[in-house]
Amino acid sequence: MKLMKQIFLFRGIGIGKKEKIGTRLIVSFLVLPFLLSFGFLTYLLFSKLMANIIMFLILILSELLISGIGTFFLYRLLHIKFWFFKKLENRRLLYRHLLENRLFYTVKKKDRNDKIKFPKVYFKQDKYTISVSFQLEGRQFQDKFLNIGGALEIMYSADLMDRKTEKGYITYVYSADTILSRISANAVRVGKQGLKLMEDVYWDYVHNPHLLVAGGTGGGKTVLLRSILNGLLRIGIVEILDPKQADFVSLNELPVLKDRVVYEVSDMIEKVIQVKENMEVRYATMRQMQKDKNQKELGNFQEYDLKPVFLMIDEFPSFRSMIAEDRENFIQAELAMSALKQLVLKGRQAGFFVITSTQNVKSDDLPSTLKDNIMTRISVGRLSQYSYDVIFGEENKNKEFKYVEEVNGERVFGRGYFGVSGTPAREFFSPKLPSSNEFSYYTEFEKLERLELEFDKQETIISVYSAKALAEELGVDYRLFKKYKSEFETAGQEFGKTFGSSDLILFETAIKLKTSGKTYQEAITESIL
Ligand SMILES: Nc1ncnc2c1ncn2[C@@H]1O[C@H](COP(=O)(O)OP(=O)(O)OP(=O)(O)O)[C@@H](O)[C@H]1O
Repeated sequence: MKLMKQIFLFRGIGIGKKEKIGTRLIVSFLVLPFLLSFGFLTYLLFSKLMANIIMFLILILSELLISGIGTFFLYRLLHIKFWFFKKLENRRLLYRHLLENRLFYTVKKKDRNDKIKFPKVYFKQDKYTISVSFQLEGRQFQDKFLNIGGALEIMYSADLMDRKTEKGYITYVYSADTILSRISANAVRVGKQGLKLMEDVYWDYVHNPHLLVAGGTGGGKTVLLRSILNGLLRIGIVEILDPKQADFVSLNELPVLKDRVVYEVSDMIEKVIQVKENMEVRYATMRQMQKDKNQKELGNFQEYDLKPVFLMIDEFPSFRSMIAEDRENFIQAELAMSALKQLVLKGRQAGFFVITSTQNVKSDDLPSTLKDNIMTRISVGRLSQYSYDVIFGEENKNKEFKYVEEVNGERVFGRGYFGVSGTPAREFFSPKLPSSNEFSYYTEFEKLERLELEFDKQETIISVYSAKALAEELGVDYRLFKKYKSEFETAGQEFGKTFGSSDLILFETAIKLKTSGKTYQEAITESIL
């Protein structure tokens, strides 16, 4: 089957001279009814008109003018309203681009005019995307085709979502009419592919863990975070830090979030540390389950039917500066920042995820551990170029991020970009908030059942190890333990002053892999949770 797919890979329909013929045919069809009816009218009035030549000329000119305007109107209408015509128009634009940029071969003909031959360029358009594939295979236009993505992005006023090179072709994928795949804030749910945010956009938190939401003032960040809550509260436990005491405090009244929204410095610090400790207990529980099930490798939280836990921090820079300024809690604040980093580094397998939001990003707003390990990023509203650079990274450095206020003549809110680290960012529309008499987050959340962790923190003893105790537990020499630790640190891991179950599992897996014949580096990379 796979082989058949490779053999009959459908890249789209080739671009060629037929595009020009297609446009001519459409125009001819549209103009024909005008010409026929006016021709008939002129025929009926012919004898009278011959008596007044001026009237005759005025009539002919008016008929031509009306035919021209009418055809133009119908042509535009068809292209705006009907997908088939939109597709034809997009094909024609591509054909014109190739022609005007001389991206074709000239075939010399004896005694006749030279002929034009187009390179292999395929076009495919479906509901939300346009894909254009160009043949490379070392041919004349290879270098040009490798860099044509930006020009097409402008030509189609669409967003480049993906750029794939495979089997001698480069394919650019653009989002088209992205707004059509917008969903309602009331339809945000978690399914197999993750948290659905648009018809074809999911936050797949298991594979692309942690989420950063950035939005300029009034850009729609709060609405988006609340829509995200609407999906996540149904399947997991959400803890919220609202340092500005702005948009989430009122939700603390609801059963589903009772005592789960905090804003005082000491409470926020305590909450982060508590969530990290819960992650440690979860790892210890999972390790036990693994043993009970006689499994060779530790699975992820879903395999043990455990619920995901989300720590949402609204306005991360405010949280960070508030805890840093609080002299009384200095040590605890350090512990909280370290706990947060541990959550981001090790939370995925245990089902612990961090969601942070920020306005425009300034140079030292996000510690690099967070920046590098938060895999999914979303922007809404207007952001500075610097913010786009930080949020969407190297991969998108040549992308033109636009601020769009209106789509199809209507004011839009919550428009921005969605990206997974290391891939091109794509246009995004935050789930649309229905009118206030149809929907309110508060009433929606009021109906939700409160979900709990699988253990009661009061009764669970968490294991805390010193470095020496951990080495002993692992059954390795202390010096060897330090060697592993430094290898982990080189790979970007961070450790607190003491170690927990997550660290125990991390080292245990690495040691097992190393003993099975892998190199240190392989063992370390494969064991990172
Ligand atoms: N997805 C959306 N659908 C419909 N309207 C929206 C959407 N997002 C934002 N809006 C509109 O924009 C307004 C501002 O949005 P929101 O409060 O989320 O902005 P914000 O980025 O959180 O602003 P601030 O940072 O100033 O709090 C909302 O009150 C709403 O009217």
